[in-house]
Amino acid sequence: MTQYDAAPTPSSASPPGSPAISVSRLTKVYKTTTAVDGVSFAIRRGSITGLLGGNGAGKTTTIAMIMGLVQPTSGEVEVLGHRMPDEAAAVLGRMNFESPYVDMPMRLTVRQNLTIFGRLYAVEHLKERIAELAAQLDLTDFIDRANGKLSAGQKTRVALAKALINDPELLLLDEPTASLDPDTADWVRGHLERYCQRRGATILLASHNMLEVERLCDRVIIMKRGRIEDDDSPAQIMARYNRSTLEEVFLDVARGRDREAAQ
Ligand SMILES: Nc1ncnc2c1ncn2[C@@H]1O[C@H](COP(=O)(O)OP(=O)(O)OP(=O)(O)O)[C@@H](O)[C@H]1O
Repeated sequence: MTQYDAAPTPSSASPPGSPAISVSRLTKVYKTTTAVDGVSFAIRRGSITGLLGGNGAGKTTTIAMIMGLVQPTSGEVEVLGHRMPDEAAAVLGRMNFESPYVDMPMRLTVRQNLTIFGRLYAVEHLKERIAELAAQLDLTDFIDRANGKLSAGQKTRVALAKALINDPELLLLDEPTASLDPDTADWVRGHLERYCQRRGATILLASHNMLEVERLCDRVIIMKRGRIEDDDSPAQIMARYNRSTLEEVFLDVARGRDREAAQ
């Protein structure tokens, strides 16, 4: 059995039944900008949740605080039952992150990059794990090419391999299929879905792709100006707005903002 196929290991270090992520009255103020404004939610383990909102709504800042990379101005974050950032050491090895906008070292090859990240996470049988991910994510043709010489879509697949290298229980994704062609994007979504089912993993996903969110997510949190505008299943949200697609809901929320701004 491969590491990828392994059954989820019980999280003995986490209180039983604790959510994968819990944020309470989370706030981040940058000088004059309130990026996140008193946000509270809890994410059930094994679920896929979409974080939606227009540009500047506060999605990336929220994810950065959940990862312990940005210190909240106030409020609390718990990840896998541990307070962030104080107890980050207990959970960082069990989570991972992907954003196509965060580059890996350009001069190193894909294999060298994955080896470095694998070592950081103390992944066992690392060579085999990299070979396995290369086969699953179709990286073999360019695994020994420098990261800087890859296409945007190839880089995104490498970033996904990096995010899965430690077989994470919790995956935070910031627009995971940006710059992928529709066929590859669809394939990546399928891969994430299968990964979650097999691993019992939890995903929190910031996305501007409403079809992606409809397909993957059992819950959607819509942010606007740093606050939660709505939080429910895609079906319930579409019913509430009397819309048949999340795209239409998204536009309603954005236009509501325009109407308010005009008042
Ligand atoms: N380091 C920073 N310093 C100052 N302001 C910041 C910083 N990071 C984010 N902001 C501001 O905080 C607000 C929220 O930004 P954030 O990146 O969290 O939004 P987002 O929802 O991820 O947007 P997008 O969809 O455009 O990626 C924006 O007004 C942004 O300009």
